[in-house]
Amino acid sequence: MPVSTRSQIFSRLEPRTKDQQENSHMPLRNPHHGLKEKMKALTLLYEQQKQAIKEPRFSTHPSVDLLSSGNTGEKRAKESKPSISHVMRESTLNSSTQRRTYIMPLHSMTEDSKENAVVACGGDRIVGILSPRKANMSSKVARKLSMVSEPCGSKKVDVGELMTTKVKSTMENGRILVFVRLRPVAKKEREAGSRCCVRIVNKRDVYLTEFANENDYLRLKRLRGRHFTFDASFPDSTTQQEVYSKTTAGLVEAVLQGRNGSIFCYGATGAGKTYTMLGTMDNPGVMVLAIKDLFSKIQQRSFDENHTVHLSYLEVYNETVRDLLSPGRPLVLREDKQGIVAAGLTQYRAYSAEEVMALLQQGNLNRTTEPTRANETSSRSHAILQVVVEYQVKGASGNVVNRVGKLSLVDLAGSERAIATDQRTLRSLEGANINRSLLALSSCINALVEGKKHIPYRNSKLTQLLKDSLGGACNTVMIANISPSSLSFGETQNTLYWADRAKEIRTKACDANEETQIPDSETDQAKLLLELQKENRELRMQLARQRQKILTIQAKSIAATSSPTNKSAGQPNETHKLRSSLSVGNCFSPVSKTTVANQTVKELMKTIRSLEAEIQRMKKDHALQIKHKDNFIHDLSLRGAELAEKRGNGVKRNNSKAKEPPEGNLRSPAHRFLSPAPTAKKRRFWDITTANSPSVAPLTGRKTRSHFTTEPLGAPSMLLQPGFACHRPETLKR
Ligand SMILES: Nc1ncnc2c1ncn2[C@@H]1O[C@H](COP(=O)(O)OP(=O)(O)OP(=O)(O)O)[C@@H](O)[C@H]1O
Repeated sequence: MPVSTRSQIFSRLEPRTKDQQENSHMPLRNPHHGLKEKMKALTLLYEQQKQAIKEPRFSTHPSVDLLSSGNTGEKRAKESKPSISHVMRESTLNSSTQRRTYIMPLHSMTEDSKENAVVACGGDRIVGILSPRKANMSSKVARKLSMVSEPCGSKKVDVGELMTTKVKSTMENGRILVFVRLRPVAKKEREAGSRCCVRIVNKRDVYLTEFANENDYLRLKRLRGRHFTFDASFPDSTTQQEVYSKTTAGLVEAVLQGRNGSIFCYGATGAGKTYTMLGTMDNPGVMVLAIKDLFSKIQQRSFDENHTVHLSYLEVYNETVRDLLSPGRPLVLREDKQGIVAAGLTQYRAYSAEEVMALLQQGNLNRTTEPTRANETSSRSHAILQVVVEYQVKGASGNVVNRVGKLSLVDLAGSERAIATDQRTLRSLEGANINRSLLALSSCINALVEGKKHIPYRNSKLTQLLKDSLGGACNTVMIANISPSSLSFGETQNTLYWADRAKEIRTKACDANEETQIPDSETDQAKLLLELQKENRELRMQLARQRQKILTIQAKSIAATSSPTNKSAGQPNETHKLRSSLSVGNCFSPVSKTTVANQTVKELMKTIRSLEAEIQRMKKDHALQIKHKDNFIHDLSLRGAELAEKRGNGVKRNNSKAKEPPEGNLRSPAHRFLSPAPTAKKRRFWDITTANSPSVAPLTGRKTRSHFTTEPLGAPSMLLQPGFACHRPETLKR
């Protein structure tokens, strides 16, 4: 018995319509006919849904387009602005050739499943998430920027124009401006079969796609997306001039207004940092363009053409600072009132942009670059070019204003994995140091974002040098360089993560003359109030510390002035005066008090020394005089004895008359004492022997020849004269 199908049964049971009766001659309907209709209806529904997807609220993740369509993807993505509240789905039936992508609302999934779950739905799977948590964490400003982007279908806004106003306002807010630059795919990467994993939309949004690892069978078809928003993002076709005018031109303007500006490139090795900063001869980079712009503007604005431009160029290599313009010994970093400075760094005065170019070229020749596996001309050091500008302008009221501004341009070494460069070589040591300093940089960024009190700038030389740029009074711009290659996905993700985080750093970029602006919103006002209170507290503490120091100095000076040494100086009145004036504390300022005390002490010491010297001199003089007198007495007694002897022998007197000494010789001791008037011969002898005379030597040179001649009692004793002993009578010799 033939088994009737359901449709046959259906046709038998249901009453036929007129049409059906007319067509009753037709054979029975295909048993699959109903299914086909249903399929048709479903296709229709699907088409409708497809139409709905084309509307702006529902769009595809631009990164998915990358898989199949290289350059056309951006255009398509431009047309369709992705909504962050939807999750993509993609047909993976034959992913290599055929792909359908559509969106399902995000709220239908749990938070975990958004990132991890692979939801089977017919033949389709969820392959990517349009709004990763990171995107939600982006700063308020970033969100504001996203909100101002033109709604689809509305009048197109010029991004450049929008940027200029945004950049200006952001700089005024003191937030770090963060830009992203994508470099073209390198030949090597193409040959290695890498795919493009970055898509830039609206010159601001960056979409990053993670491709599954070919060997990871569990997640073979799985893709993940990341979305970031920056102040501007530059696709690979962007020119150097475009990058300069959107990132650095504003900074140069700020420097000419008398502020400090800083720009640094951050990214993985080979991502295009040096290309952006230095560029090539045909395509000069930001450094070169900024210098040219600076010189041309300064010449236009300078009041008296008496402007100065000073330049320094240094590198941080393996945690040592080196001067690139005059290489030599490593430099030491010191902190002074101007901030962190490299002691002994050459400051060149440049007169033209061409001169700066030449200096830059010379400096770059001295910079440490080595070929690595990732980059043939890899910079192994962080390079910092600093330009200090000083010029005068005429103010609105006709008065001349002096303006000083500093521009720092930093080309960082690339963050890298050891395997990406070389292992077990000097390169790995360099890499470790580069990574360490970049890690220190990320710690500082984290601390600044979290508003911590202590920012660990001292962890590396790089962060010490960037202290001003990150947390000081400075307008700062960061360019994150990324590679489009899927082989560098990890590095690119890392770079974008830190760039996203850096957006939240606020610097204290303001003029010294600028007054605190009162914000409009109550929350900001409350914040400002708290900040000011905190600052006030810190200032009070500083004041208390200073007072304490002054008191200590006062105590020390009092102790010094009342020491026994000073008392012996014999100036009690002055000491007393000083002490009383110090204790009163009204007469002098703290500084003058200590100065006066120190001066008095010094003077007293000086007096003591001179008095002591005088005493010594007098002692010696005394000793000499006593010696002379002794000699004279001795001589006198000898002569007395001689005379007595002569008187005793009266007969002999006349006979011995012929033996008396001749006229002019020492006739009597009294005569010699009162009138030493030595003979010319004698004078000549003393003249000659002054320097070597045994009687002069013990006087330690203090007595000169003139001293002897003018001193009446200082006449040389006859006992000291040579040959005197010969005249001594025999009786005395005994
Ligand atoms: N926007 C770009 N357009 C054309 N070529 C680029 C661009 N960016 C980078 N390149 C090229 O990519 C290569 C690597 O770039 P670069 O040396 O600037 O990388 P890097 O980030 O400075 O690397 P490292 O940190 O190792 O020094 C260079 O050959 C450079 O010419």
